[in-house]
Amino acid sequence: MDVIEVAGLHKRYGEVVAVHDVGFTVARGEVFGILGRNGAGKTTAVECVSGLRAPDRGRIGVLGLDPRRDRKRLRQVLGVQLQEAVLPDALRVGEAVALYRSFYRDGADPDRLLADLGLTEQKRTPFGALSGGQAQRVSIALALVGNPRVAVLDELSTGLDPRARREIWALVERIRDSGVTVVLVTHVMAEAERLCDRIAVLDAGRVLALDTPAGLVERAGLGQRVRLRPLAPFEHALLADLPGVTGVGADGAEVVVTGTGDLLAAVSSALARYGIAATGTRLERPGLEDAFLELTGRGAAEVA
Ligand SMILES: Nc1ncnc2c1ncn2[C@@H]1O[C@H](COP(=O)(O)OP(=O)(O)OP(=O)(O)O)[C@@H](O)[C@H]1O
Repeated sequence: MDVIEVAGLHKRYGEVVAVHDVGFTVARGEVFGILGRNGAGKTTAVECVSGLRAPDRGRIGVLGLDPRRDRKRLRQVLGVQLQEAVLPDALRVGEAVALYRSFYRDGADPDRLLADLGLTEQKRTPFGALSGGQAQRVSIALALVGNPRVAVLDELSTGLDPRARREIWALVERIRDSGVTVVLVTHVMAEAERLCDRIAVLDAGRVLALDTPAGLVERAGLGQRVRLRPLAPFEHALLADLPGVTGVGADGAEVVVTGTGDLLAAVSSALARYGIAATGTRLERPGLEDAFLELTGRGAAEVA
C-alpha cells in the first residue's frame, strides 16, 4: 500500500522553479531516497510533502491526508527531521524531548527513545554543548518522539564523522525495521546505496529517474572498468583494440579501461601478451555515484 502519493507537484520561488511536475509514490515500510545535487529541489519537495510549504499545484497524499488541509492530523503521524535542528543552546536534551513529546497524544517514552538513540548520558546536557553527531541524533529523536508512521529525514548525516554516520545509518535501519516508512533526503551516495529501497533522482526540480539503487546503476548503462598502474608508458591502442573494450583513458597515474564482457581477463592477458608491466590491476563495478553522475550529467532532456 502506498503511504505517500505525489503527482504533478510544482513549486516556484519567484523566477526559480524549484520543483517541476514531480511525481512519486512511497510504499509502506519503504526507505525512499530523494537524491540530487545542491539546489535540485529535494528540500522543497519534502517540505511540501510534510505540509511545511504550500505547493503552487499538484496533489499530495500522506496516509490519505492532505498535508495542508489536514495539517493537524498529519502532525500526529508524520515526523520531520529538518536540515539543521534549531534549539535554544541552554535547553537540555531531556527537556527538548519532553517538550516535543507533549505535542502528541500518543508518543514514545522519552527515556526509552533516548536510550534507543544512545543519548541517555546526554539527557542533562544542554543542546549547545552537544557534538555534531549527538545534536543530529537529538534532531532524529525529536522527529520520532510522536511515534510517527512516516519519518522524513533531511540530510541526516551531513557533517558527521564516518563512525557517527554509520551509527546513524544503523539507527535508520532500526526505524525501518520497526515499521516506519522513511523518506530520506541525501546527496551522500553511500548512504542512499546502503539504506534506500528506491531512489528518486532529482535534477533541476525534475525526477530524472526512479528505481532501486541497483536499477539506477543498470539504467545508467555504464558497463565495467578495469584500472591499472603501468610501470612505464605504453601505447593505449593496444588495449583499445581489444574486443569488448569501449574506451581507454588516464586517471592520474592509472589507466582506466572501460568495456563489457570478461574485461579483466581480456586486459590481463593483453598486458601479459604485450609485456606491459603494471600493478594494481583490478575490476571496478560502477556504483550509485557513477550512475548518479552519468544520469545527472546527461541532463533532463535525454533521460526523460
Ligand atoms: N525560500 C526560498 N526562496 C527562494 N528560493 C528558494 C527558497 N528555497 C529554495 N530556493 C531555491 O529553490 C531551488 C531548490 O532548493 P532546495 O533547497 O529545495 O534544493 P535542495 O535539493 O534541497 O538543495 P540542497 O541539497 O542544497 O539542500 C534552489 O535553486 C534554491 O535556491
